[in-house]
Amino acid sequence: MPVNNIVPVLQSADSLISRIPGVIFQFYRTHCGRMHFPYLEGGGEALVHIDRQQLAHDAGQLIEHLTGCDYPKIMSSIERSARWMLPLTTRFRLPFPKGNPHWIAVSANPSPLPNGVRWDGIMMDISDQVAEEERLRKLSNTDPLTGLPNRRKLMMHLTHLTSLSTRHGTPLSIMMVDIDHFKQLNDRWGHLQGDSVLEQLAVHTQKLLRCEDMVARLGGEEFMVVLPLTPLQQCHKLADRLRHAIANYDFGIGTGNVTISIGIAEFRCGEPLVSLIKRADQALYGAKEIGRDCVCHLP
Ligand SMILES: Nc1nc2c(ncn2[C@@H]2O[C@H](COP(=O)(O)OP(=O)(O)OP(=O)(O)O)[C@@H](O)[C@H]2O)c(=O)[nH]1
Repeated sequence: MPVNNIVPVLQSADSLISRIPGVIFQFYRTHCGRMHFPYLEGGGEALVHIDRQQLAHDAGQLIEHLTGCDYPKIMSSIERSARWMLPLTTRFRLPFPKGNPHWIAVSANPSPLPNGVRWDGIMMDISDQVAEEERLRKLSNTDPLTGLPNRRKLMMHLTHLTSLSTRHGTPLSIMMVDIDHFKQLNDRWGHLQGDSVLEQLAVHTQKLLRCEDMVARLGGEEFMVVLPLTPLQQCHKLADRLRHAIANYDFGIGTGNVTISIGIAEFRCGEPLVSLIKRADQALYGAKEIGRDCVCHLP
């Protein structure tokens, strides 16, 4: 109903619904598992391509063809909502004829019916929001200068790996890597050249490793390398190779002007993460003490 004479107001709910950037729906699932959308109306780009007539008759096929793990995820959300009469809140990727799938958010309230459950709800295309979340997640996990994982990401990764190692008894080693006399390097060649050394060191170190290994920047001129399924002896060999490679690499200031010291440690089944890091840190301190450009581990 018009509220004033200046703003044109849509005359009916139907014309309003066709213009909203999403769909409102009723979804019905019988006790024997048949699923369909008796009502599905609205707009929005991603949902333009769905076959509404087909969904009115049978929604099972569309749900079964969802990408990756979305099918089991959405089915368990439906199951949980039906069993406990809780709101259905989930998101899934809807295949799109051109380009990447679109992310769709679903929010619906269940009502019990004699032969099944009916949900009344909305679906919205949230692809832009998901892309923004992904961008922010990357940003919060990445060191901006080198593009390497930062300390935050490293700690999450290490927590996961140490729990796997404890559970399966598999080896895991780490290297604490520190550039020698980096302050002098900055003073002599300038801060920008110092930055460039950090960037090149990141690239070079990654090239020497397997894809399941991780190099992270802890801050300043300090890095950590994480080597899953690697015992200390193998880690030592790799650390030596890395140390040699860096000492013989020309970072744009002549070879031999950048060297690194490395402290290594192997995870002891069940020990706290901090104690593993502390041992590698103490070993690095030892490497600095005995003259730098070397690899050390605690006895
Ligand atoms: N160019 C550049 N320098 C940095 C960055 N972060 C930290 N630094 C510098 O790295 C230097 C680290 O100096 P120190 O901690 O004294 O260590 P060092 O000179 O490498 O000496 P040792 O570790 O004992 O061999 C400091 O001068 C910091 O200003 C960065 O992102 N870029």
